[in-house]
Parts: sequence; C-alpha cells; structure tokens
Amino acid sequence: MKKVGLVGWRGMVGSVLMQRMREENDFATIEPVFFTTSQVGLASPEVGKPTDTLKDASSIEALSEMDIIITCQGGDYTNSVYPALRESGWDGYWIDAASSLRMKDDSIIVLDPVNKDVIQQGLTNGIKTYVGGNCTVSLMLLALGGLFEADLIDWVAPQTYQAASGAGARNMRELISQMGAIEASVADKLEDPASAILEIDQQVADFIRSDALPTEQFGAPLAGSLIPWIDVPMPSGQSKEEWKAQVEANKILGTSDKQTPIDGLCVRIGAMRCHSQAMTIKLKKDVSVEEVEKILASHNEWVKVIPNEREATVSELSPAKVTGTLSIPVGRIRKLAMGPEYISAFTVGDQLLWGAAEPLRRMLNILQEA
Ligand SMILES: NC(=O)C1=CN([C@@H]2O[C@H](COP(=O)(O)OP(=O)(O)OC[C@H]3O[C@@H](n4cnc5c(N)ncnc54)[C@H](OP(=O)(O)O)[C@@H]3O)[C@@H](O)[C@H]2O)C=CC1
Ligand SMILES: N[C@@H](CC(=O)OP(=O)(O)O)C(=O)O
Repeated sequence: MKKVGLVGWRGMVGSVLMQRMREENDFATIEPVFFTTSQVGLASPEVGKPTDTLKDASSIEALSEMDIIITCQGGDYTNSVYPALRESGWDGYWIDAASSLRMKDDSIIVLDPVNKDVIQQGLTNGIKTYVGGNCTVSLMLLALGGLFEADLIDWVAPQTYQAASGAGARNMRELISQMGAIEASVADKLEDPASAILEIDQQVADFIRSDALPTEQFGAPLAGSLIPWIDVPMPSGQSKEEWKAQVEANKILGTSDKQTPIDGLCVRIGAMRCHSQAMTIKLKKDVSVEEVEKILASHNEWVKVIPNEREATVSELSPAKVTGTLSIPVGRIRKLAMGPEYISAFTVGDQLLWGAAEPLRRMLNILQEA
C-alpha cells in the first residue's frame, strides 16, 4: 500500500476531501499519514484503520517518507515546503489544492473527466506534480466539456456569481452574520403587516451602509449587495480570478496552438458554497440548440442539461438545489440575438466538491491505478 501524507485535512477544502474519501472508502487502499502545522502529536482523525499521531507538516524528513502527498493547506504552505522537499531529492507525487504551482511547466492541472488524456500523458512523461484547478474554471469545463471536446467553441465570456466559501470559512460565517444583522435591524417593522415597505427599505439601506454591519472579512457588504471584484488586480485590468479563466482552462484542455479566449467578470454574491456562471458562447459554426444539448449531456456523468423552461430552471438551476452535491446542471441554453453562432448557458456547481476536493481525490485514485 502506498504511504499517503494528508496535509490540510481539517480545513474547509480538506474536510470536504475527507468526507468524500470516507464515502468512497478510499482509505481502505492507502496507508494514510496525517500532518498538521499546529497540532503535532495529537490524534489523527478516525478513518476506519489504525493511524499514527499527527506529524509535523514542516518536517521535510517526515514528508520525504511519503509516496504521495495530498495538500489542502494553502498556497503559503506550498510555497514554503514544496521547493525544499523537491530540493531534498523527494521524488514522490504531490497533489495540491492551492494555486501556487498550477501554471508551472512541470505541473498538470487535474480535472480528469475533461483531461484524463493530459493526465495520462503527464504520468507517462514522469510529471510528479498535480494541482486542482480554480473552482470557476473546473466547474465551467465540466459544464461545457462536450462543446470543448467537439472543438465547437470559438470563445466564452463567463460572468460569475461566486459563493462566500471561495473566500474561506470565516467569510461564510460573516455572510450569515450580515444576513442576521440586517433582519434584526428591521424585525419590529417586519412583524407589523401595516408598516411601509419604503421605510423598511430605507432602514435596511442605512444599516447596510453603517459600521454596525460586520464586514471585517469581505471589507464590504455582501448580504443585500454584491462585490464585483475577486482576488488581486492584474496589469490587464482583470482581477486575478478573471485572469485564471483563460490560462487555466487552456492548460487543462492541453491547448497546444491558439488559446481559446475565455474572459468575463467575476462577482462575489451571497450564496454559501455554489458558484454560478452565465456564459455567452461563440460557436465555430451554427449548431442547433438540440444538438448543443445532446453534446453537453453526453460528455460526463455529472453534467445535467436543464431544459430552457421556467419551472425546470427555477427548481433545478440554483445554488440552493445543487449545494452539497456533485451535480453540474447547465441550462438557459438558447440562441442569442447576435447571430446563429451565439448561445447562452447558465451553470451551477458546488465549489468545494468539483470546485476543489473531488479532482484531488480522483487524482489520488488515478495514481493508485497507475
Ligand atoms: N476555499 C476554497 O474555496 C478553495 C480553496 N482552495 C485552496 O485550498 C487551500 C485551503 O483552503 P481552505 O480549506 O479554505 O483553508 P482553511 O483556512 O479552512 O484551512 C487551512 C488550515 O488552517 C488550519 N486551521 C487553523 N484553525 C483551524 C480551525 N479552527 N479549523 C480548521 N482548520 C484550522 C488547518 O491547518 P492545521 O491543522 O495545520 O492547523 C487547516 O488545514 C487554499 O490554498 C485555497 O487556495 C482551492 C480551491 C477552492
Ligand atoms: N478564488 C476562489 C477560490 C479559490 O480558492 O480559488 P483558487 O483555488 O484559484 O485560489 C473564490 O474566491 O471563489
């Protein structure tokens, strides 16, 4: 059995990874060794087999004993430990959730329902570093995988609606606190059916803009509002989240010649852990909506085409419906007024499952089979 070191297993992404590994009985076929940056010597989590106490995640010596290391600890950890570990001569497989190593020449971004061929080629070529993609990118590619595979996409403009979880656990808490505080600020008026709605609205607006709203994590109101900027600025005028779409998607797809343009605005909204994206797609030729739906639906077992009808859309295509599942619904597929090659689509996906943990879990299994 391969020795698999798990780092970052108690964080938000790590906890979802642990949950999926337990559900799929992945611990049965590995020898798990748990690491920590803060709790060395404490008991490891229960995984149905005996394990040692928690090891020091900064110990190159302890990490070097692993055949595979899977980390959800974060970019700072990767930046500090990975170079030293490789320089020490460690030649094992490194599987990572953080973005630090994604665009390196000697790494592969993993999303096997879309790029199993790229992963297999990487393994054949001796690549030892496999990184999960940005959540919006992975979720978009799972939804549009069929059209990319059929080489039908000229360009995509995704406009995102990203959940609080993408910013971290404390941000999820703050979103709920903001919601609760807003409700509390007008609770008496809400109880009175005779109170004037414009008065409630004014009071809510004043409260949202006041220092009483907790905004320490987001730096701005999110509940009852939105934030049209995610991550740091790039020289292009894009936010870094927007910049990732094209570079990561093309790397995942293994585009060798002309990059497919993928660019749009990324917006944080008050959903908990599902990212949504409204996409304008320019096809390379006129393809009927029925054909597009067929191509999308047949690409992988998680994508689900939702007919462009009101009831089905409202019930199936929302963060509330998708959260906590591996389902990738895609709907609102219709021709746009710009011309027969232009179509719209809307997709939703859980950014902690397919957006973060699941591609890593599956990469571990691919290594088991290799
Ligand atoms: N959040 C997201 O949506 C996504 C995140 N990623 C990447 O995954 C990495 C980790 O993100 P995320 O899971 O959000 O990070 P978290 O902040 O939830 O967890 C990171 C680490 O914080 C430590 N920690 C300290 N206090 C606690 C506590 N009370 N509960 C749990 N853990 C605690 C743990 O390390 P220790 O046990 O060593 O103390 C844990 O592994 C980042 O690089 C991020 O970029 C990738 C895709 C999506
Ligand atoms: N930036 C993403 C989450 C994330 O962690 O992305 P990345 O793995 O590319 O750093 C969001 O805020 O929704």
